[in-house]
Amino acid sequence: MIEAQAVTVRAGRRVLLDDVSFTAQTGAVTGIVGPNGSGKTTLLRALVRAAPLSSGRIVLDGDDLRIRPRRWIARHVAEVGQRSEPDPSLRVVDEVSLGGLAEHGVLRSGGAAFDDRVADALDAVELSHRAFDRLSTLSGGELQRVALARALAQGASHVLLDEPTNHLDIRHRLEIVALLRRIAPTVLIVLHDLDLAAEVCDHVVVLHRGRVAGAGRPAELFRPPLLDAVYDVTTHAHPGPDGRARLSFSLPSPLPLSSSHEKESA
Ligand SMILES: Nc1ncnc2c1ncn2[C@@H]1O[C@H](COP(=O)(O)OP(=O)(O)OP(=O)(O)O)[C@@H](O)[C@H]1O
Repeated sequence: MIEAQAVTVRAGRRVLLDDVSFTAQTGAVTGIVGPNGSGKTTLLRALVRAAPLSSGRIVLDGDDLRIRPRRWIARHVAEVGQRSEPDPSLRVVDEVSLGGLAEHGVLRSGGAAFDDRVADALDAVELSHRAFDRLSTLSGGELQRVALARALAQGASHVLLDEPTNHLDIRHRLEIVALLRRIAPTVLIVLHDLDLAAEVCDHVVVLHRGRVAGAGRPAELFRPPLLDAVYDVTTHAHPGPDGRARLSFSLPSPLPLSSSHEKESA
């Protein structure tokens, strides 16, 4: 379980996160959504102590992060993020094996049990056949799956994912979505696609300008008044074939450019 309690993060005089509180429960997938620049990545960075808190605290399964060494955090929290830039000269299997670094250190191997974990992780993301290829030869989507395999190999109790389906085709996206529930007991995922968030998340936190604009079950939260205000759009909800509403969006009013263009052509 991850608890953010009144978390505030500043960069100079700028407030990036303002009094943010939420709980990501064990056994659940919790989504973080919000417009560009609303603080989602900053929040993930705060959760691994990469962004220092000005005030508030973050608690992981009852442990206050401030009093835990970074190595402890690395063992308990895996990141799959936009920020990770692996060495392109590494082989796929080596990058995935780095998932064991915090557990058994640089100089020791994790033994046969860990090798099996690496092999299982590669299998889960369908990259066993590329195990000995250099990362430089992989596509964006394949690299994303390598990052996920590394998190799986790490076996951390908490996994933080920043837009993990960005470069994935439809099939691999579905596979990653199916994997989410068994990747770790506590999963926190940043997503831009609200339909996907509604599909995969049990609970969602909506950030807006560094503050929590709403939190709850996606079906209750993803409704016009909140989404219109947060994204500055007009939200339309359509009943989906499975009973779950699908969302579409339009601009709240015609753009000034289009109205002047219409006048000119009239
Ligand atoms: N070190 C920093 N110094 C100053 N401003 C920063 C710093 N880091 C982030 N910001 C600003 O804080 C805001 C939140 O950034 P963040 O990357 O957390 O947003 P986000 O919600 O992840 O955005 P996106 O959806 O575009 O990825 C942005 O306006 C960003 O420019």
